[in-house]
Parts: sequence; structure tokens; C-alpha cells
Amino acid sequence: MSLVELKDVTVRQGAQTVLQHVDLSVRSAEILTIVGPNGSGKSTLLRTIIGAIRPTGGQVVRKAGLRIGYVPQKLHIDPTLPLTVRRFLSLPDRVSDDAAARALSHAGAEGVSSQQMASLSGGQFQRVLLARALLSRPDLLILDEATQGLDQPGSAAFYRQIEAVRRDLGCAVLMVSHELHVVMAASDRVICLNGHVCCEGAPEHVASAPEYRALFGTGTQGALALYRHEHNHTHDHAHGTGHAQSHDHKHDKDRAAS
Ligand SMILES: Nc1ncnc2c1ncn2[C@@H]1O[C@H](COP(=O)(O)OP(=O)(O)OP(=O)(O)O)[C@@H](O)[C@H]1O
Repeated sequence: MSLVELKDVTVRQGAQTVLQHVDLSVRSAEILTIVGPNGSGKSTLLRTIIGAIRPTGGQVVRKAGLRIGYVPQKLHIDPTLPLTVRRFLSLPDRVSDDAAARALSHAGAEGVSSQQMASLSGGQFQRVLLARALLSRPDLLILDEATQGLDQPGSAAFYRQIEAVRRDLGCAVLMVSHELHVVMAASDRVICLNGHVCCEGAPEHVASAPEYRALFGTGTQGALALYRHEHNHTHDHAHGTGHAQSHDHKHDKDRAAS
């Protein structure tokens, strides 16, 4: 059974239609990655799933009693504020030493409990955010660009940790990343979003696409090629026009970047 299901979801923000007719489900224990260009609605989609945004149209169905853990893109903490990792994990709700230690261990951040938040490396900091998200024992872990600011080996190590979390705790993972080549190995499914679901499929389908090979060969340009991959339909780049898109979504189902 799906943990979360979006049925024909549309979200408007002011005059702009950010998401149109999005159908999506997150299955139990899967790792699902959302990729898409800047402004394609990835964060809006996550916020809609969490319940922070109410859709303008369509439905979001969450499994009864679903527990969601959220790892934000980044969190600014005043570097002059004395705050240990242990205290941070007890904000806003106090947790036991045992629960804090367990969460840090699952997140691969053992031994940092007494350190100041301001003294952590980027990778350690993200692991502490991950540990905090795990405190609620989530069925679904949601990460929004959680590796922003980490170098590639740091990102790869973080995603390996995410796989370990899924293996150890059995939670599903939904994440947004720009680093398709890094998250690929860790994902069961990839969805390309550009205001609507452009295409979706297993990562190996995406990996076999010429655009993906271009990604390895040409770095950022390759990544852009992937995000801007051609379809036999046109995108409504102005999302705010309110015009319905005329293409058929079905042709892209289960077919990766093409
Ligand atoms: N609260 C808001 N009010 C008005 N417009 C918004 C709001 N939130 C998002 N938008 C607009 O919706 C569009 C999609 O934003 P969103 O942050 O979801 O995209 P994204 O894919 O996560 O982008 P990025 O990759 O740059 O993080 C953007 O054009 C943004 O300006």
C-alpha cells in the first residue's frame, strides 16, 4: 500500500501555477528521488506532501497514522549560540539520552553528542539533521537537497547512509537532489518534475539515456541536458498562464529520460 498518494494535484502560489495535474505515490520502504530544474516545483511538492501547503486542486491521501521525518535543505544556527548536538536533539521536544544516541548512530554520527553545533563539518551537520528527523521513528523520510554544500564524496557518503537508514529502519525515503549521478545508485525510482511529472522510471532506465551519459561526460552541462531532455510535448514554461497542457502524460510513464 502507498504511504502517500497524490491524485491530480495542482498547486497555485499567487498567480503562478507551480504544480499541475501531478499523480504520484510513495510506496512502502522505497527510495524515490525527484529531479528537475530550478523552479520546477520540487520543494513545493515536498511541502504539499508534508501538509505545509494545501493543494489548489486534487487530493493528497496519507496512510492513517503516517509518521514523516523531514530533513531540510539547510538550517541556520547562529554560530555564536552555545548549543551542543545533544541539546539540539531535544529541541523542541525533550528526548532521552538513549533515543538521541540511537538516532545519532543510525545517522552515522556517533560520538558528536557533546560537540557544539557550530563546530560540526558540513557532513556531520547534515547527519545531525538526519538524526533529528529519525527521532520520530518515521515511516517516510523526506529530504530536500540535503547534500547541498557537501562535496561529491561527502554527498555519496551521505546517500550511502540514507540507504543504511532504509535498510535498518525500513522507512521509505523521498528526496530531492540535483546530483542525479550521485543519488542514482541509492534510488529505486526517479521522477523528473517540471511543474508536472515529465517522466519516471527505474534509475537504470535513466542511466541508459544519452542525456545521462552526457551528464558524466560534461559535468554541469550534462546535468542541464538531462533536466532539459526533449519530449514529444512542449512545456508550459510560464506555469502561471493557467493554460492547460495539451500533451499526453502516459507516453512517459515508466520510461526514463528520453
Ligand atoms: N510561497 C510562494 N509564493 C509565491 N511563489 C512561490 C512560493 N513558493 C514557491 N513559489 C514559486 O514556485 C516556483 C517553484 O518553486 P519551488 O521552490 O517549489 O521550486 P524548486 O524546484 O524546489 O526550485 P529549486 O531547485 O530552485 O529549489 C518558483 O517559481 C517559485 O518562485
